[in-house]
Amino acid sequence: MSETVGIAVMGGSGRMGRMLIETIQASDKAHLVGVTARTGHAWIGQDLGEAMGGTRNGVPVFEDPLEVIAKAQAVIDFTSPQATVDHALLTAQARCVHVIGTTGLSAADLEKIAAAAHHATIVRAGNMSLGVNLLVQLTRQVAAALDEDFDIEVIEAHHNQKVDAPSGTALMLGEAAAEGRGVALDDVADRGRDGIIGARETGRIGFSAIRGGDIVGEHDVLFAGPGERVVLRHMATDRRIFARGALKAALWGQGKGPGEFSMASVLGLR
Ligand SMILES: NC(=O)C1=CN([C@@H]2O[C@H](COP(=O)(O)OP(=O)(O)OC[C@H]3O[C@@H](n4cnc5c(N)ncnc54)[C@H](OP(=O)(O)O)[C@@H]3O)[C@@H](O)[C@H]2O)C=CC1
Ligand SMILES: O=C(O)C1=N[C@H](C(=O)O)C[C@H](O)C1
Repeated sequence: MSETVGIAVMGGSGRMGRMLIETIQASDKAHLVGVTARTGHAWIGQDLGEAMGGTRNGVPVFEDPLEVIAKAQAVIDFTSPQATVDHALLTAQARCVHVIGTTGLSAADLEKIAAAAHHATIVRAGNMSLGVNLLVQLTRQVAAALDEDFDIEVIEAHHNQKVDAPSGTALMLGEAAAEGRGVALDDVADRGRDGIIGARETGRIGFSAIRGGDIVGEHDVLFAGPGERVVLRHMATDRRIFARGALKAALWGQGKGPGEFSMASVLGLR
């Protein structure tokens, strides 16, 4: 046990929190030092095993993130933008690895995370799966190969509890397409269409978001050209793919210096 990496999961009761707990507990390379829950949550102060309806496992549930970060070699964080920024200040103080899966981060949030990365090893990605990170590379390549005769649209679908749009993955794909085209995404993104908006402008990158049921996460990058279409697609059917990627990132980050890294680095795709 002592040779495995001690990991804290922030927001342990969430959809991803639960997946991460399961994935870490099944790993022979990591162990769980504790999880956090939001102030007032029923799990706080309980043994995690019992809180989850099973037998005692000796893993504590903390209200104060600092308490668990102080015990951890890596922190895995799929929570909310505000919580993630707060956690980044603490992981910077603790100089530990901080794996960030949270999406919906604003430009100001990203600046604060970049500042924290002067002290902590941060791995951040809007999608931690191998498949999506491969799709990002393919999107960049296809966008570079096709000219503006091909309209680029990113279409994503998620469950009805998702709070942010476009998804973090859609934005990663949009960034990759813009990079392939040699433009800045902020200059060409169309993030919502409604009403009499006129014909599509050449060179734009459009985003559409579907929300419904229990869809785990589906992403298409459509290149619609004259007489033909190319579609790059990823379909997630199990949240474990994100948890496995996050654990991989937490292990990869051990012994690395401070800095902000992507999953492409973790997966050796760059
Ligand atoms: N990068 C990737 O590969 C993936 C990213 N995501 C992203 O991860 C995030 C979480 O998704 P998901 O698990 O579905 O969402 P959930 O809402 O199910 O989980 C979020 C958890 O974080 C908790 N939380 C929020 N704020 C705090 C806080 N201040 N302190 C402690 N806990 C807190 C919530 O508690 P409470 O319920 O009490 O509010 C909840 O338990 C989203 O941004 C999502 O887009 C999701 C999947 C994959
Ligand atoms: O909220 C989710 O569920 C997911 N969020 C990430 C995103 O915003 O892209 C990744 C995945 O698609 C699931």
